Amino acid sequence: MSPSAIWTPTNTNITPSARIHMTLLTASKVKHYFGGLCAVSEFNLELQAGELMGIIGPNGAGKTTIFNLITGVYRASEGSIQFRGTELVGKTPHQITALRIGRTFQNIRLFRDLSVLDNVRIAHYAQGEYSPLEALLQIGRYQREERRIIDNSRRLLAIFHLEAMAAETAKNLPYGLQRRLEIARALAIGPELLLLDEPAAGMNPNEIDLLMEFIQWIRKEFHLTILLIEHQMKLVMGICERLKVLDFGETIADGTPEQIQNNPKVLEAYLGEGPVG
Ligand SMILES: Nc1ncnc2c1ncn2[C@@H]1O[C@H](COP(=O)(O)OP(=O)(O)OP(=O)(O)O)[C@@H](O)[C@H]1O
Repeated sequence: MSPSAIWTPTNTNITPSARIHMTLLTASKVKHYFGGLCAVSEFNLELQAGELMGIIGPNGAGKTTIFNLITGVYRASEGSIQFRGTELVGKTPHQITALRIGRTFQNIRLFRDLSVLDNVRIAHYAQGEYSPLEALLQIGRYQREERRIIDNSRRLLAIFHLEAMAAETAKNLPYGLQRRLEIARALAIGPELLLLDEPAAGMNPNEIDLLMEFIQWIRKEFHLTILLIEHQMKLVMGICERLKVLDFGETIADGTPEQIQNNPKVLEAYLGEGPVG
């Protein structure tokens, strides 16, 4: 399958989302320790609805830890993280998913032995709106909800060009398609905020170009606010409106891609890892 078939969405009839100036996610003075190690120090963030922001920094800078703090995998040692004014610190990952915060992982996490369709279907259950009794008896809201979930799963697979592989076992998909399936799973919950952890990992330059288009497309089509972590500077500088740069848990810079590229602190942090941009 050609790279364009991998990432080009089927429906290109895009209605641009209205830009509402509303703060969706805030982080205030967030700190996180692993034992004696301060992995994140005084992290602050204000993400506006509709924004596409990147978090960059050398290996071990604290980027994935921030995603894990937002999504409740870890509980912040100090500080506050709010989504639409709701405090996230102390909530479980399940509760945070139900608030419509979706994510992908640096190392792809799929139900490897389940089918492609079931992987997307299962991702919907964070929103389950029927009682255990209804599920047991398979009546009422359960049946309606199951129908909706299957229809929505098939719609997502069609958008992502995965419908022909719906019955295939997830682990048998090529790497690029597994990454695509992971994003489809994250979108199954109908997220307002999507966190993408190194979406371009393992991709060649051609695939990265298509991924950049794809991220911009899903942002508009699904009215998303996106926060992404990425080492691929082409992608980061090409599509992010604003960047935060971390080094050893500290935020060392915050600004537009142009400002970041010319920031001496950033260049210093990346010395030995090649130039930024
Ligand atoms: N569960 C953990 N237990 C102990 N230390 C951890 C844990 N997770 C992360 N760390 C440490 O916290 C620091 C930040 O790690 P983190 O994974 O957030 O960095 P990163 O910026 O995402 O790195 P990379 O770009 O390599 O993925 C590192 O020093 C890492 O070794």
